[in-house]
Amino acid sequence: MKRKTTLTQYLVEQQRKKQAVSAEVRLLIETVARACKAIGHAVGKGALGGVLGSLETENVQGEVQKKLDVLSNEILLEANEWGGHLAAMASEEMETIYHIPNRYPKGEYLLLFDPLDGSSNIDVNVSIGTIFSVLRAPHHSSGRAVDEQDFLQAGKEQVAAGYAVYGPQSMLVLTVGAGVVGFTLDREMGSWVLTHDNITIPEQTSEFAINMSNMRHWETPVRRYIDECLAGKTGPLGKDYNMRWIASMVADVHRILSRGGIFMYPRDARPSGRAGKLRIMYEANPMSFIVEQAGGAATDGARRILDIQPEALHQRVGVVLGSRAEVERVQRYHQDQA
Ligand SMILES: O=P(O)(O)OC[C@H]1O[C@](O)(COP(=O)(O)O)[C@@H](O)[C@@H]1O
Ligand SMILES: [Mg+2]
Ligand SMILES: [Mg+2]
Repeated sequence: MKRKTTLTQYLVEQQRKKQAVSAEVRLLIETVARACKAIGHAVGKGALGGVLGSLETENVQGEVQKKLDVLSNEILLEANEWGGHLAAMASEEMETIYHIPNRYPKGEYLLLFDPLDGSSNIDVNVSIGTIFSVLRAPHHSSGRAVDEQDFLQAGKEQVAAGYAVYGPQSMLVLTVGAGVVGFTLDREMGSWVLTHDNITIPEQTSEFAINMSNMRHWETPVRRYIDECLAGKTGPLGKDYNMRWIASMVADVHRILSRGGIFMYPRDARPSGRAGKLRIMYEANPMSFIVEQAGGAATDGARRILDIQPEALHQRVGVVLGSRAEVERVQRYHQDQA
């Protein structure tokens, strides 16, 4: 019988044989993965665990917080603060950065996360997830602690990124900059087992994902592309397209990593949509890193997402990612328009 490779074994191999991760990053990813296991466990309890429903609070972006948003955030903070690998953390659910308390040793990395992605799907038992990103903490010779500015690094500086999706199976998808791999949670053993050892996104697709209810607000290049998809075989793209929209970015991106496709949450003409909906530091950057490592592409229309210099921790951005040929087409339509 073939022996199973666990997340730990995979990371040890990346560290020892390929020098793709440092010991600190390996331990950091293992800690995040343990936290994702705990979040997945809470998700799985649903109404039985009293974790469904909303709180009275709003996060920094003015969104009503679900109980699971807050619980997941706490699980990630608690799991990672004492490990000694981090200088600080930042989360979609917290206004500013989280310094590692003085009672714990500090490390050289920054961890950023969307603790619970797909909040609108929590209470209806549809796949949701956790997204994370790892950056290096700049070294300050003065010895001063890191600040918010230190987090504002372009996505191409990421050391690792990943997501967990809590669906019919819990899966962890990871890149340390050497391709993309996927682990499935063995619920009996409690370990993440390597099940997808080289995830690649087909270059072409005939499946798109976009929230069509926003159509009247879209900019011309997006409208042109979707019109052409809808025109099908007899239209300019010469094939029939299918549409999917789960409304959990993790689940939509996971489908694209599994069988190709294009995912779009573009900026649009609404005052609230001008900068896009998704957040660059917690959603767009880690997902773009994963998608590029799997052979796909990611753009905001004008620029490669990983090249964008962020200016604020909670900055939003338009997102078009997935199968390379389709993403490049959408990018071309934006250039034609410029
Ligand atoms: O409800 P909409 O407008 O279709 O938005 C769906 C998008 O919003 C998100 O849920 C935003 O993430 P959060 O749930 O972490 O706020 C994405 O996962 C998803 O792609
Ligand atoms: Mg999210
Ligand atoms: Mg979230």
